[in-house]
Amino acid sequence: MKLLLTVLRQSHKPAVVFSRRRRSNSCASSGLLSPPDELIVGSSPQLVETLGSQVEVRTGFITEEEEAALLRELEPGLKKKRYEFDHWDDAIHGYRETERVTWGPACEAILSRVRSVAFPTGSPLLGPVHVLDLDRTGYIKPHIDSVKFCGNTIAGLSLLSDSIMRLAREGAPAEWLDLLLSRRSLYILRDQARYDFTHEILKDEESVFNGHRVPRQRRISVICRNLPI
Ligand SMILES: O=C(O)CCC(=O)C(=O)O
Ligand SMILES: [Fe+2]
Ligand SMILES: [Mn+2]
Repeated sequence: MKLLLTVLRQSHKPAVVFSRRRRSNSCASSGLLSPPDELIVGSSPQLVETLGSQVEVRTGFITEEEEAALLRELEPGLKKKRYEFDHWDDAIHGYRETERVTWGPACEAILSRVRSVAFPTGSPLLGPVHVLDLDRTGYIKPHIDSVKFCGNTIAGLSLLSDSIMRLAREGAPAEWLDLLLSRRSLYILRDQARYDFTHEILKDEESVFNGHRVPRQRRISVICRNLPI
């Protein structure tokens, strides 16, 4: 399982030091974007506009009770594992992870809601749901999920913490988008946003969204993917 999860990611070294990036011309004024403007900012209004249709952030997608139900089901298994910090070449630092195929009824209902909003009906899905537990000091480096194992859509629930997901165009990281992933939100990356842009989860020290500090706590993500066609 570990091996499979490792090949799901193709790690890329960050091409720039993000804190040195100019971040002044952020935010789009268009009311046509699918995510509310304040959840997504980018290096240019054009990029926010063009990529906006392929990136969704739905705040409050699950309730506190649903978050608690997911945690009750996931915590016992996660607690048996140790966070991994020491592999310098991993895409993820300070994490433990698992996969789950069968869920109790409450969680299954949540996941079927995720699937129904994220994937077209009939799209073949990756059976196991991926669960990633990031320590408070953990973070995910820029990478693109394996095109061999995953299809055009990635949908993830964020539990326990707010965080910032940064997308950067592969080979041209001056073109970037930041997504504010609030606790209990759902994000969806599709098509270009999934294939042509790296994604990452910022570490606590760098977790600033549009000038606002977003403290990073321990964060668990529950990620559904479809299969390549
Ligand atoms: O934690 C997340 O929401 C994203 C995880 C991720 O990028 C991955 O496992 O490939
Ligand atoms: Fe990923
Ligand atoms: Mn490793």
